[in-house]
This record gives sequence, structure tokens and C-alpha cells, in this order.
Amino acid sequence: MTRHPRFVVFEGPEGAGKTTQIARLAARIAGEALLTREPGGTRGGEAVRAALLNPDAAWSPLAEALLMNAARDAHLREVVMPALDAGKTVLCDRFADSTEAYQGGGGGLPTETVNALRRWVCPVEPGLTLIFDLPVKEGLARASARGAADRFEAKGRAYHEAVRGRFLAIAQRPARVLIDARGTVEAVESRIQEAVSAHAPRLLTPLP
Ligand SMILES: Nc1ncnc2c1ncn2[C@@H]1O[C@H](COP(=O)(O)OP(=O)(O)O)[C@@H](O)[C@H]1O
Ligand SMILES: Cc1cn([C@H]2C[C@H](O)[C@@H](COP(=O)(O)OP(=O)(O)O)O2)c(=O)[nH]c1=O
Repeated sequence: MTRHPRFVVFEGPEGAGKTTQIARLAARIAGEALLTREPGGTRGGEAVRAALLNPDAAWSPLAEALLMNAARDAHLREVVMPALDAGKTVLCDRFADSTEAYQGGGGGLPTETVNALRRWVCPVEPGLTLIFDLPVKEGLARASARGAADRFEAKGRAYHEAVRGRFLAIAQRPARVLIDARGTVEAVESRIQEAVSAHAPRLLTPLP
């Protein structure tokens, strides 16, 4: 397993502010930054994303993990690895920790299955993963203010508590930093800048 120092991932539950904050961090990155997301980031991956989020579909946790990883394989080969090879910093909204938290923690898929898929699909791992945390109720309220619930947002409170619990456990591992996602956009932004300055200072444009 190889961690790439210019591969930075934002993780955490729905409505935590990942999409808002990834754009703000991009403005502080030295050199060229590529913003991308999972599931998605390629034509095929976006088609898989639409199938996965469709509230009328009934995918099992195993089928979800297979589809997430099919999209991830395309994303890594078509987008992430070429960008890293070209010297860019890649900022990715969700990655393989989401599969462990949702399909493993929320869906009950065995950890061996989640890990085996990860090993098969990911030749590169993020150098830094920022894991956002906030109470489930707050995250779902923020997400629902955005519009109609997708298939994951519509899952029950217990599912989302299990997802949060698994993210908190993952945040203890190497190359992860837990970010308190409560408070204003500016407060969360300054926590992220602190974390990136501490763990990956070379990615940032020096302050004047
Ligand atoms: N710190 C914050 N406080 C309140 N609302 C926020 C905050 N950050 C983001 N939001 C809002 O909450 C919603 C979800 O944010 P978003 O960045 O899309 O989260 P995510 O990508 O984690 O689902 C959006 O409507 C966004 O404007
Ligand atoms: C990448 C990934 C996402 N997901 C789920 C989490 C989200 O509910 C959904 C789509 O992600 P996204 O739209 O990024 O979520 P958010 O509401 O936080 O902006 O896909 C998984 O279940 N497993 C995975 O491996």
C-alpha cells in the first residue's frame, strides 16, 4: 500500500460540510489542485452514482460495495493517478473510508470483504484524510435543507449513528485527522487549515 502525500480526502457523514470546505481548501493549495468526488468523478462513475443514490433502487450492502469500488477503479485510473503523476494535488470528496463506514459500519458488511476490495482496487491511498464529525441529527438537517433525500440520506437514524461510530474509529488510524464539523463555516475552515498546516504544510501556499 502506497500513501501519496498529494492525495487528500475529505470524509464524514452527510451534511458535514465536506463539499463547502473542499472548495475553500482548494483556494489555499500551492500549485494546481484537482477537485473530485466519489462515487463519481468519471462519466462511468457518475452513472454508477446515479444508480446508487436512486431512492427506488434496493442494493444490498455487498452490491453497494461492489458498485462503489467499480466507480473507484475507474476514478483512480482515469482521474486520480494521472493527476498525481502530473504533479497536481488531488482533493477528493469521499474515498474508501466511506465504504468501510457505510457498507461496513452502517450496512454490516464484514470487514474482511471491505478490506479485500480495498486492496484489490486501490494501488494508492491518501496521504491525509480529514474526517468530519458532527451529531447525526445536525448533519441530516443540513443535508435535508439541500433538497429531497437520496437513498443513503433516507436510511434510518440507527444506520447513520453506526456510520458515525465507524468514522470515529477510523479517525484513530494513521494518516487521518478528526475535524469537529460543528460551528460556522469559518470556524470549521480554520480547523482544516490548522490540520493541513500541521500534517501536510508543503501543500499550502505560504501566507504573506
Ligand atoms: N458550518 C456550517 N454550518 C451550517 N451549515 C453549513 C456549514 N457548512 C455547510 N453548511 C451547509 O450545509 C449543507 C451541507 O453542506 P455540504 O458542504 O454540502 O456538506 P457535505 O458535502 O458534507 O454533505 C449545505 O447547504 C451547506 O451550505
Ligand atoms: C464513496 C462512498 C459513498 N457512499 C455514500 C455516502 C453518501 O450518502 C453518498 C453520496 O455521497 P455525497 O453526495 O458525497 O454525500 P453528501 O451528502 O455527504 O454530500 O454515497 C457510500 O455509501 N460508500 C462509499 O464508498
